[in-house]
Amino acid sequence: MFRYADSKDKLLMFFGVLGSIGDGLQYPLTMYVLSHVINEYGSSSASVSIDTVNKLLYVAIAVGLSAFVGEFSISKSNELLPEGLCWTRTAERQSFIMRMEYLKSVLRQQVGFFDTQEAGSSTTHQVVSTISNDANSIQVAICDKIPNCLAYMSTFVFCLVTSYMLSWKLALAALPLTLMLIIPGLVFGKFMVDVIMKMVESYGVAGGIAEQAVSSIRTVYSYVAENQTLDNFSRALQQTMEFGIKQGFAKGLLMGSIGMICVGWSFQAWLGTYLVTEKGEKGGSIFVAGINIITGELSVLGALPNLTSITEAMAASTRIFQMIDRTPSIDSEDKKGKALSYIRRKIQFQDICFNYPSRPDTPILQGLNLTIPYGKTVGLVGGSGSGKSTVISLLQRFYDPNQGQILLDGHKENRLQLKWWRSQMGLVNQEPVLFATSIKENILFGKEGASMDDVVNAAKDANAHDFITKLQDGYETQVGQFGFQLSGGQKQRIAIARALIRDPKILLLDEATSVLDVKSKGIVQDAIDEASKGRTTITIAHRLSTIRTANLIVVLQAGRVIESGSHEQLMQKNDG
Ligand SMILES: Nc1ncnc2c1ncn2[C@@H]1O[C@H](COP(=O)(O)OP(=O)(O)OP(=O)(O)O)[C@@H](O)[C@H]1O
Repeated sequence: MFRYADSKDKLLMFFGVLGSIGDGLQYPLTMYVLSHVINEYGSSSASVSIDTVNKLLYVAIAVGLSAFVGEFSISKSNELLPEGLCWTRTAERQSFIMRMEYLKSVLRQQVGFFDTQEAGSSTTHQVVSTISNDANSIQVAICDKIPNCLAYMSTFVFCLVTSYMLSWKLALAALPLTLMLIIPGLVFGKFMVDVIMKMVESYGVAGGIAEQAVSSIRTVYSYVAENQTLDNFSRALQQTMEFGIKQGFAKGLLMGSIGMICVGWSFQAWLGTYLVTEKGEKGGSIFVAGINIITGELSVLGALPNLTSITEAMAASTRIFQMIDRTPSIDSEDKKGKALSYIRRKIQFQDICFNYPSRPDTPILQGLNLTIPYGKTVGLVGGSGSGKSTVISLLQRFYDPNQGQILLDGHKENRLQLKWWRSQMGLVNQEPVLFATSIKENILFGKEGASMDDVVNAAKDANAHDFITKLQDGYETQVGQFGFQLSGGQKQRIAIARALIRDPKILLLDEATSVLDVKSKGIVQDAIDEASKGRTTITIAHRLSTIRTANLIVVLQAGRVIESGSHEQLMQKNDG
């Protein structure tokens, strides 16, 4: 859990630990002083002298000061560091780095990782829940639960020590009863922790269902699937309820076991009376030793809920570190590969065989051979499921082929620096996804740090500038979640502008106009034709007519090239 604690955090935690121990020490120490006060006042011999009162006063002041020192420590830079501030500060620092490292690791995973999530779980929900809930439980554990737990444990230890100092006979005799209280507490507490962990997991499934429904709310409404969604949600919650009942049962046993305190108290009262009357022990010492034994026992029980939260936080940190330590087989952060200074020759797919990691038994590409000449437009056509989009996914290195190789200017794709390679490409999908921000930010997503002039030029090249300037807020117009506030054609043109702003050497168009009406299709197609000039372009279409102007058309069937040539050549062949 403390993997990201640097030397400053270690120093903060050191002072925090001192403060927490000091916190826990206050009560037993005060009671210890009180035992002397009671002994003095209860003494039958004489009246209490002013010297005795002064002595007790000094001890009380010393206890107060030690508590102060425990809670406030002086750091190297002479700042006064209250215990709470130490823990809060280090908790913020450590959880901040953890959140950052977690998201960084999620963003560097290969696409296949997101395909192979367990059934019923949503990756989006898992990531959001880990960043908010898991990281938060770690932060709360460090800033609150660990100091509390330390303070309780310190109270427990010092209560036992002082009670032994005051009357070792009473403390020793009470030991079996103390164990009878603590052991069931720990057992039921552990059971509760396990149940809580399972509850958290099953809440995750329910959360995933809610997240998917809300993010696809239009589909839910149009299929009148509200009840179906609620049923699924309720089924997922059902399991949580069962865990809740088990948790209640464990809690009941835990609370019930606290009844042992009454037994202990009665026993101590009987034994204490005997020790005072028969063995000459002092009343104040016996009274305070008894109270400290009970307080020590209660402190262990008080520490339990904190221990539960700490265990939860440890489980959360295991989940977070599992992701952080996950090295993807296709690593976008890997800087080892080559970044070529220019691309001027062909892209080759040589004997590619591929299946998706989530479906290892279903071959998708089966010995695909394809050559894409530099600066030309190549159209991929074929029936649904023939593997056209898969070719683009492999080119972007979302996946690696199982056999064969992809070459760029003779260099193997998997030897190229991944970020450089992907930055050479601009992709426009059938249904482009825009982010819930302004049009300007969406276009800028294509090239970090580009100027407003670049944004406007890209929008002009994509035939989008005119419609954007007619909107009330122009480039600052918010597009809504996934771009819902724009029409299909408008979204598509912004997606083209986003691809063009990075001036890609390779343009990838995956049925970019297939969902548009005739008028929008014309406008978007003009933008695409203009954008394709001088670039290697791979365009996917269902029908030959859509890619009439392509220099080369390749027909795919069941993951293989079955025909290729110009539009005329293919038309002639088909006629023949
Ligand atoms: N992420 C994935 N995980 C598992 N299988 C997938 C995945 N993506 C696609 N497939 C499967 O791979 C096959 C080829 O899909 P692909 O999207 O490449 O076809 P396509 O020719 O582009 O089809 P369409 O024209 O319908 O878009 C299909 O059978 C599809 O079910």
